[in-house]
Amino acid sequence: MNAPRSFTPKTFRPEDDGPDRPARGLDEEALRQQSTIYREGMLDGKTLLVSGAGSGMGKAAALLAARLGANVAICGRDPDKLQSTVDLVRDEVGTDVLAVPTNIRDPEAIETLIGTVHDHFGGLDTLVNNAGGQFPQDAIDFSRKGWLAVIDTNLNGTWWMMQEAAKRWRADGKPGNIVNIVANVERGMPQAAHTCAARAGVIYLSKTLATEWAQWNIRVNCIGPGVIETEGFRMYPEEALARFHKANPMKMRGNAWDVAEAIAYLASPAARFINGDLIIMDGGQAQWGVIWPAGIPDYFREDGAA
Ligand SMILES: CCCCCCCCCCC/C=C/C(=O)SCCNC(=O)CCNC(=O)[C@H](O)C(C)(C)COP(=O)(O)OP(=O)(O)OC[C@H]1O[C@@H](n2cnc3c(N)ncnc32)[C@H](O)[C@@H]1OP(=O)(O)O
Ligand SMILES: NC(=O)C1=CN([C@@H]2O[C@H](COP(=O)(O)OP(=O)(O)OC[C@H]3O[C@@H](n4cnc5c(N)ncnc54)[C@H](OP(=O)(O)O)[C@@H]3O)[C@@H](O)[C@H]2O)C=CC1
Repeated sequence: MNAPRSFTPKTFRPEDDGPDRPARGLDEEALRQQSTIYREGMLDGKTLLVSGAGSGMGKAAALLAARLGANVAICGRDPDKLQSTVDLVRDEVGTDVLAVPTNIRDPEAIETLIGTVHDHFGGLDTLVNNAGGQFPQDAIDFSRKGWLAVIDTNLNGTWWMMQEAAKRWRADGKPGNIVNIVANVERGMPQAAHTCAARAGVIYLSKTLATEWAQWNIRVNCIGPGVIETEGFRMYPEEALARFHKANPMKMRGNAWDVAEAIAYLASPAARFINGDLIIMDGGQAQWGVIWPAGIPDYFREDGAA
């Protein structure tokens, strides 16, 4: 039997690459410049709740929904990040976003959140479960706390949000719409096993609920982004970021606006017959490449290192 090969990558903390890393993702100026194919007023009278909307895709989705006429509520843990979205929308669109700082791992806080949105806007039309994240690491080195943090955020947190929203829709006899932001996990993703487990859970939870909850006119769909350049890239080493786009045959990164437009579509009447589906938005990554977000282990290097 071959001797075990040495694996170089271990653990990466965002501070390991120093304090002067370039900013990633669309900044506020870039967000303001984005155009949309959708017509003005497309989401008039609709209310959206977007989690994780203090940065990245959630912030872009909140801005686009507000531009299209929706009432927008947002949540996330960091009140300052949420405030930046509130300020951006007020400045750009002229409307007030309802920000409710909430940790989605806390089901009681979610009960309060959903109640607050209903009280404030008189209902909720679309719940966008975007809050989430993970860190890159070889699975064999996951600490128990790290594993639990990723599962609790991405699987449990998303579930508490779905269940609470659906309870209100059922009680009120109102239709509902859920959009879960997951990831493209169908081939697995080395060094992201925790999030693959959680996201696969959300995808199949969503497919199941799409059937169970159809009797109450609640639709449930997922969007699986590939490499989307956002503030969240700070979780990955510069060495890996330089390779990320090579994991799809288009050799490019998507941006937060790409995902925001897919969310707006699923929130619109045009998507009324889409239920239980997963929209993959990854430039073809699923058919092509592997990322190794914590660095390529020697065993898999093509330069003959092992
Ligand atoms: C989605 C699939 C892609 C997976 C990656 C593959 C790369 C694909 C290409 C790019 C795709 C990018 C996908 C993205 O999702 S971009 C980023 C989205 N945003 C984020 O991920 C940021 C949010 N992440 C987090 O907040 C944390 O990672 C976490 C989810 C764990 C939140 O936990 P918590 O708030 O509790 O945070 P803590 O810092 O207290 O950590 C808790 C314990 O978790 C362990 N941990 C945390 N960070 C690391 C690390 N860098 N390496 C190893 N272990 C880590 C650790 O045990 C923490 O506890 P201690 O600090 O007490 O030890
Ligand atoms: N960027 C990419 O390439 C990909 C991203 N994704 C997923 O898409 C979603 C958006 O990511 P992206 O915009 O890139 O990254 P960001 O890190 O910018 O956004 C994630 C947001 O989630 C919020 N969040 C994290 N944990 C919690 C929690 N426990 N409770 C409430 N809010 C929380 C964060 O806010 P705060 O810290 O204030 O709570 C943050 O604003 C995430 O689920 C991400 O994992 C999936 C595939 C690819």
